[in-house]
Amino acid sequence: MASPDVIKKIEEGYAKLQAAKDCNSLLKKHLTKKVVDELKGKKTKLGATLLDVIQSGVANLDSGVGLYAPDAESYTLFKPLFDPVIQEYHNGFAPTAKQPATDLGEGKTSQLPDLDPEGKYIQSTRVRCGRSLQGYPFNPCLTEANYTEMEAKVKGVFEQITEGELAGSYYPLKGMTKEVQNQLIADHFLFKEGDRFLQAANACRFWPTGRGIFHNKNKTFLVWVNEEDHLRIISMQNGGNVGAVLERLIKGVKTIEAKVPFSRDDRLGWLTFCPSNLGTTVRASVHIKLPKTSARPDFKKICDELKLQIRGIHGEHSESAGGVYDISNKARLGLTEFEAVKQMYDGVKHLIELEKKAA
Ligand SMILES: Nc1ncnc2c1ncn2[C@@H]1O[C@H](COP(=O)(O)OP(=O)(O)OP(=O)(O)O)[C@@H](O)[C@H]1O
Repeated sequence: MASPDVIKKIEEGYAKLQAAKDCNSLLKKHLTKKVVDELKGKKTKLGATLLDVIQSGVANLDSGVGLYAPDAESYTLFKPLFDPVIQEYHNGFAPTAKQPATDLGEGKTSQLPDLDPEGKYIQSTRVRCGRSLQGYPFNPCLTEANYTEMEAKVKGVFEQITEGELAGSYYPLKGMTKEVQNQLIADHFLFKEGDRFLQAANACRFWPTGRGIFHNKNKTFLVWVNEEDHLRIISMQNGGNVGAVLERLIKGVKTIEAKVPFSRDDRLGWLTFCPSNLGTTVRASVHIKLPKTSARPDFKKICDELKLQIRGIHGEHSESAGGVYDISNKARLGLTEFEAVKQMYDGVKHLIELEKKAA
């Protein structure tokens, strides 16, 4: 059972969300009194409570989603809260729905030719996916020793990637100079530090222990270690050649997967810390300039209808700069990896057509 102190904090969190008129998070919408009463006393085997699930969204009233799973069991134990959030975020993925089998798009990348061969709109393309190492919970339940052990484990895997385009080096955050770290962040290669949403979710403990980045020489294949998820596997390059970016990601995922087992749930697919990333865990994005289309008052609506998400130039919770937007697939659950990338591909293709027509 959760302690009386934790239960009190959950009730206070609920009251705070209800009183916050400007809060539009999925957490606020789906954390009803009934759900609170049903779940406030529960605890997972690793000791996670509803407070661990909701605390980031309670601290950050401007959250879009607002909840995280401290461990895999939370998705089941706190189902009455997670299920409606998952359903609303992932295009209606029902509590009875099941994630399809993995299809990264092997042999199909030629269906994704360069979206912008003349280089007029797209600055760069990136496809990332998340993975959790089997046998470890997510950030709030990890010990300092877990972080060190996990880092050593994946470092060992990186050291075996010695040939071809993927070969590179691992750079732990511990010992990295601020100058190098800030440059990697500014160039869109490395995760930010001090993310208030993750901090409030208790995801940044023992920082920078166990955190780091692997990348190849050209910084086109990268792996983030122990930021939001255990691993974030990333492929990126300048221009709009989505097929080439996906091809490299497939190669990378398969190489790593062959050496280390990941947690997958029969219903929810690949497991991640944030419910918005479940399933494929794929976010395929372009950095794109669409001056005419993005100035339209209905730009967000157009993107919503195309199942696209708009972010700023420095990622989630950042603003656009110089008219450049980060446009990606929104849903990651209830479709295959290839379909998630294709959703971004088709949507961005349509946006470019609109831009051309407006010229
Ligand atoms: N198409 C792209 N080209 C270049 N950089 C990109 C592209 N898409 C995203 N990035 C960069 O990747 C970094 C991480 O972005 P962001 O945190 O929004 O996304 P994410 O890695 O998908 O994770 P999350 O959704 O958990 O935040 C940022 O620096 C962002 O600018």
